[in-house]
Amino acid sequence: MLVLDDVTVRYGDRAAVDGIRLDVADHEIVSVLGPSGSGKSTLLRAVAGLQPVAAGRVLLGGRDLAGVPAHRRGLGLMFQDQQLFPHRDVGGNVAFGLRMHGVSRAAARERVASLLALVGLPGAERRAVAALSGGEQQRVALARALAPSPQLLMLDEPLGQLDRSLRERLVVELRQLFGRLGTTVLAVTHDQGEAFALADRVVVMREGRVAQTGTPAEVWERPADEFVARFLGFANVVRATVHGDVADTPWGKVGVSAAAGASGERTLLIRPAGVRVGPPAGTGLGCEVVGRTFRGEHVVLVLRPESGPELEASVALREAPEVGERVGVGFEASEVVVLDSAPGGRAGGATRGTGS
Ligand SMILES: Nc1ncnc2c1ncn2[C@@H]1O[C@H](COP(=O)(O)OP(=O)(O)OP(=O)(O)O)[C@@H](O)[C@H]1O
Repeated sequence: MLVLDDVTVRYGDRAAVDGIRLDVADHEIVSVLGPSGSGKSTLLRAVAGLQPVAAGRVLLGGRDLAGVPAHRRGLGLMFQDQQLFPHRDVGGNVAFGLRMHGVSRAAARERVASLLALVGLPGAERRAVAALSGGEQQRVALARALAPSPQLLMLDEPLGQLDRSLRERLVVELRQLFGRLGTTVLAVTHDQGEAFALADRVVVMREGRVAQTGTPAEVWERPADEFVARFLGFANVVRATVHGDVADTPWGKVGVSAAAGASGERTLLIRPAGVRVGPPAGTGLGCEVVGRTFRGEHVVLVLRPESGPELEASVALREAPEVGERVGVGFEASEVVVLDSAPGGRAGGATRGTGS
């Protein structure tokens, strides 16, 4: 459906998007994820025709979009800077694009009614935009973007302004809605939870390039490199020397699976669930608990070892020690991931430990 072929976008002589290749299949939901300034919005704006492409091609349904103006690209846009029209009511906002496309008044009325029902606001046509909650406004904006049945729907931080609980609910609804409609979606967000919940596939960007692409499970299970692992919020990432099924780390020897080709100087990720916390005696790594954050069913501990950098551990609430306590720490090899040898290395090239 959408093909980005080596697309570069520049501001002055700086490339904000730097030779990106990306395919989005029909009916696929792709989330572009990355830190602030990594080029996500620029990428979307280039596809939309709002930012000129300096090199490469953007193809939609096989058609090269070079020279095609934004309003003729067959795209539905829901961008942060495109507010609802405050002087129009809800129905007027949703009908806007339809009237522009020459749809008759009666047909537009019918379509608006069905779209409002679809986004969970049946009968809201006459309501004033100013009298809607933030979540309701987002739904209206979505209905407006969907109204002309775009080939591709593009969302830029679609739920950015909303509070967490509403976002979590809406993202599930959106995914179901797009599935039902068979909508092809390219969405941009800096919120990994939102991207992972919405998408069939995520693309992690770093400084205008693709750091990794894969299904949410693939990227979560096997971050391509240190950058992606840290961006996903993993703290226990260190350089280590791997020999067969053991790695020498700043925290001592850690078991890994004897993954083929993994030996040598590597970057290791130890998931917080793989840091076992027990009594201070015994063979474990002696640590002091210096942080303790309540996360619902589990607690995230920050542990200061006798040597090496601080560690994060995820433990069950009822087993969580208090700040200031001393503990002994062991590692679960099944939660140890050997990343590519250097940050910025081959995307998707991590291998995962097995057994303990
Ligand atoms: N109009 C502009 N003129 C010059 N530089 C720009 C312009 N817009 C963006 N940039 C720069 O291009 C880079 C990418 O910006 P972009 O907005 O695409 O990032 P982003 O990943 O969407 O960030 P955010 O999550 O903060 O929206 C940044 O370094 C930014 O400063």
